Amino acid sequence: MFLKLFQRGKTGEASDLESNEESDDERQGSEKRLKGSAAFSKSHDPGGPGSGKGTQCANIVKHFGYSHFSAGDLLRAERDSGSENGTMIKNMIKKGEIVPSEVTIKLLQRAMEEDGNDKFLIDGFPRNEENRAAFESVTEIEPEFVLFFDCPEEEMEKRVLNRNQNRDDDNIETIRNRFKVYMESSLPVIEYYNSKGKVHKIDAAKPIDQVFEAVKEVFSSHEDRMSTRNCASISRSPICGNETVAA
Ligand SMILES: Nc1ncnc2c1ncn2[C@@H]1O[C@H](COP(=O)(O)OP(=O)(O)OP(=O)(O)O)[C@@H](O)[C@H]1O
Ligand SMILES: Nc1ccn([C@@H]2O[C@H](COP(=O)(O)O)[C@@H](O)[C@H]2O)c(=O)n1
Repeated sequence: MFLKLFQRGKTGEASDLESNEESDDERQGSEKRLKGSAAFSKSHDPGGPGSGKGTQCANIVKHFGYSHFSAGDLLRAERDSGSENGTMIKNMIKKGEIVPSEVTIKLLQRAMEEDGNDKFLIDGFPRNEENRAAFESVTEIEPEFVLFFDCPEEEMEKRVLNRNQNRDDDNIETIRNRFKVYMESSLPVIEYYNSKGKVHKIDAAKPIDQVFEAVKEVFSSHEDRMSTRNCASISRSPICGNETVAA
């Protein structure tokens, strides 16, 4: 089966992000190879700044009982905690640059360990190839699926500039750099997961409730697949995050 994805550019034109999507059988096989286990539930949530990732994660938490770990929120909390990395994180966020992976991964690992919930999703991670490779190597976790929030830049810019959360990076200069970093560093990670048949494109330009309808379909179909595989329990689910479960 072929999946064709589009990333809308500034003017709204679509460019190809085309790949083979694995069949269910192939996918199940690769999941089994991944951890030698029968079932996984984990999702990634990449999308451009302001595409509505955080908003939809809150809905997923309420509706599906997942825990939500936002890499950006964890970094902001670490910045404000007076830690030795605080100044570096503050400078990177202010410029819209990506914090070194070891810092972000430690924060994610700690949050995942402290959380008792077996199902979780990670928001805004991985932002680049280094994030992805380091996370997978340290945790031995790969996402079962990836939600790609597709939204034109003009719309994301408007949303961010109207967000009103007093964020250092919600200004026109930083947001333009974040778009550049996103195109250069984050899109290749989506292409990587797309080549593994893990990406679900969501039209994030629609109103919030319509976006959530599309998100719900993806999560529902994954939960159905899990239950038809007769899982005893559902594994951890970060963007990634997973522990193996008994079938
Ligand atoms: N579908 C939507 N339509 C209109 N506004 C939206 C939609 N989704 C989110 N918003 C609004 O846009 C702003 C940005 O949303 P949100 O913080 O969820 O984005 P994000 O992708 O998590 O951003 P970032 O990566 O910068 O943290 C918020 O003010 C939110 O209320
Ligand atoms: N994996 C990540 C995620 C975020 N950052 C930094 O935080 C900023 C805000 O992130 P949001 O997810 O809340 O939009 C982002 O621009 C980066 O500076 C990061 O370094 N690595």
